[in-house]
Amino acid sequence: MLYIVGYGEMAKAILRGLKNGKWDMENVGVVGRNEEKLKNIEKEFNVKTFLLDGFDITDKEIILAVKPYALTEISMRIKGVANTLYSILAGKSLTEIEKYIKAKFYIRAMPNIAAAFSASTTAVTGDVEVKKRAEEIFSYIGDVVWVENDDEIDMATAIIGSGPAFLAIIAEAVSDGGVYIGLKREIANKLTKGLFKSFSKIDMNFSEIKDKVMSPKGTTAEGILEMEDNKARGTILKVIKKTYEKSKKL
Ligand SMILES: NC(=O)C1=CN([C@@H]2O[C@H](COP(=O)(O)OP(=O)(O)OC[C@H]3O[C@@H](n4cnc5c(N)ncnc54)[C@H](O)[C@@H]3O)[C@@H](O)[C@H]2O)C=CC1
Ligand SMILES: O=C(O)[C@@H]1CCC=N1
Repeated sequence: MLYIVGYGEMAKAILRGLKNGKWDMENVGVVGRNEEKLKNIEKEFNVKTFLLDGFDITDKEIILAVKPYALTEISMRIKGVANTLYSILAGKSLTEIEKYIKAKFYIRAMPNIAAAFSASTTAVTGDVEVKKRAEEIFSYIGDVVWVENDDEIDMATAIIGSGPAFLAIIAEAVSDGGVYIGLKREIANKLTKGLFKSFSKIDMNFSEIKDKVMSPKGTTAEGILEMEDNKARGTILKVIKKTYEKSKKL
């Protein structure tokens, strides 16, 4: 059995990913505070559910998917020593997690919301004894990248965890731009979605892509001048820096 503590956005995205990947959902348990919410999860995903109060984690594999600030409360409501604790909490280091929840092995992972479509890229670190098992579990929700340490998970959070929200804002702005110059919204949205799909398939370095698209005296060069004039590159760089710094304050 694999247990997930929490039934929020990320927990549900992981459940969807596991289901897509044909994980045996009867061997998944969801643990939470609210009986009604647990009943809904049970119906939606065909999993077993358990109330958090007094839940015994002994020898179990647990994915912790609650709010980072809930760590203290969780530690007071559960009992026992888990086999492996997989934490997806932003900003909570392995050392900190170890203080609150007892387990033989610890893994810290940073997936993203694309887990729901088995398309997350998940950064993972922790005890090498369970590296293979961690890679196996998180491969159900997409690709897995093993990183060196906790700090790299915080850095990955800025790109992988939060990244979909940043790209959503950029995508929305691109589509708005299309509407501004005269496209129907439906077409602008379709083209923008298509752009992201096309981009994900181009197997080249980022600078190579830019060089191949930017023709002398062309349309792209005009757009790039506007981006550079408005410090788009520096702004995005600072977005990543600020997001990383915030994870250190959670
Ligand atoms: N939303 C995202 O895209 C990503 C989120 N994460 C991490 O996943 C975790 C969950 O985030 P979301 O699903 O977005 O949040 P959410 O707000 O959708 O869900 C939070 C869950 O935590 C539970 N919870 C909150 N306080 C609690 C407490 N005191 N005791 C017990 N349970 C409590 C809630 O009942 C809920 O099930 C966070 O630690 C976040 O940093 C990581 C990667 C991506
Ligand atoms: O915004 C947050 O704090 C979480 C962590 C990464 C994505 N969502």
